[in-house]
Amino acid sequence: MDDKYRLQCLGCWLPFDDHYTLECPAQCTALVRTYYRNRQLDIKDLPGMFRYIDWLPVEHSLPLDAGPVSYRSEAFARELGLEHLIVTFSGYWPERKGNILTCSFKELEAQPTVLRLREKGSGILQIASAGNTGRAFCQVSALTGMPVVVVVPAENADRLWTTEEAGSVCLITIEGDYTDAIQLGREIATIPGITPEGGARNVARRDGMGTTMLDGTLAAGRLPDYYFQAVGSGTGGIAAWEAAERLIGDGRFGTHRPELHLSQNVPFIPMVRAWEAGRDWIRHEDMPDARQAIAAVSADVLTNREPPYGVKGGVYDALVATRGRMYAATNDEARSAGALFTETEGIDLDPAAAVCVASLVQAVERDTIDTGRCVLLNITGGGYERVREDHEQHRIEPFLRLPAGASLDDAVRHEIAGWVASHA
Ligand SMILES: Cc1ncc(COP(=O)(O)O)c(C=O)c1O
Repeated sequence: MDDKYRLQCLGCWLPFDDHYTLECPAQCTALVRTYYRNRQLDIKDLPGMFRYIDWLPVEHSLPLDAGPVSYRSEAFARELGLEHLIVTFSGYWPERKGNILTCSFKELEAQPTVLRLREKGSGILQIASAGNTGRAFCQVSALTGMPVVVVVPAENADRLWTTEEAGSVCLITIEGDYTDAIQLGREIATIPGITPEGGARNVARRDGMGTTMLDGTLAAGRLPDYYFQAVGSGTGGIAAWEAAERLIGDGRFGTHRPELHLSQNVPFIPMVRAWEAGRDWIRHEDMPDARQAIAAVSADVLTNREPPYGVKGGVYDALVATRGRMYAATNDEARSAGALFTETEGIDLDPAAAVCVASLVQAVERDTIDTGRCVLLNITGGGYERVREDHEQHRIEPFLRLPAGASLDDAVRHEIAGWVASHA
């Protein structure tokens, strides 16, 4: 392999070059994975997440000092009786050098995705989001000038802010939930000049999120035995599995695959139900009264109705390969576990991260893990209160507000196409 990396389909194993390719050229439905020439990870003297550029599908870095930070927990670990707990934190926490100003690990997806498109693709990126992903892409747009089209549920529009003025964001809101935003986003991506970001099919997104596993492993000095994360699409879980495979291939961090312990927020728990039933597909019955269930959770970023669960190389395969587990945490459990974390460690959490902490509490209470072994707790978001003290927040105003069930009529298409033309 002469290039830094190649892509390979996990269904038919066809290898191919990257042209911001999201799907197997042979039309397989399986996920495509990155295979890097450097099998040993060489940490580079670059800011933020780009210290892991060896295993990111980009040639260049961005001058942004925003990446995951990891440390060995003492106070919270003591509360739970855990001997070796590594916290990997993606958010704002200056005392621990956490400098992701949009406060979630979604910025780890956004940075390499924007770069990968610039290097290997063309067009203007389109992203659908429940809020956190959109905010992360708006921030990277504000810092790089790369234009983005972001679709979010109308009631989450206030989550779209940046710490620098963003002049190149086309924000579209729709009355509905996250999956409605994803569906509208798919239609918008058919407008010429717009490139879909790709979700779990985007290797930059997965390898970017995988830096949490790299960072946590380096802090532990070895691959952890257990990896805990809250999931909506599960892309971060897939990414953690893939990063662990690379670390095993590296040869310096052990040969044991960390078990994936993934969590969702009751009552919206489709992947928990499918997994517990031993199925590699999600049925309609796994998400009864989906809209009410989604409205009832405290962590609505975990409410994807179409996660890449059964696809080859997806969440189900990741759970099987790692002998993983799924957990369901109620709002109350998340609130009290999150409060305990904040009290002992000293930082506020995203509600999704609180769900993850609750799953770790459950694991200890139910003896599903050995408390003497090494746990990586992926705190995927936090520091919202801290960042407000230190940084200005600029709200993004919607370019278009669409009603429930809206699809793209000619007038709306025309307006978006006009925006694209003026920002291409
Ligand atoms: C803070 C936070 N944690 C976890 C997740 C779940 O990530 P995924 O949808 O990739 O599973 C999200 C999704 O937006 C998030 O914002």
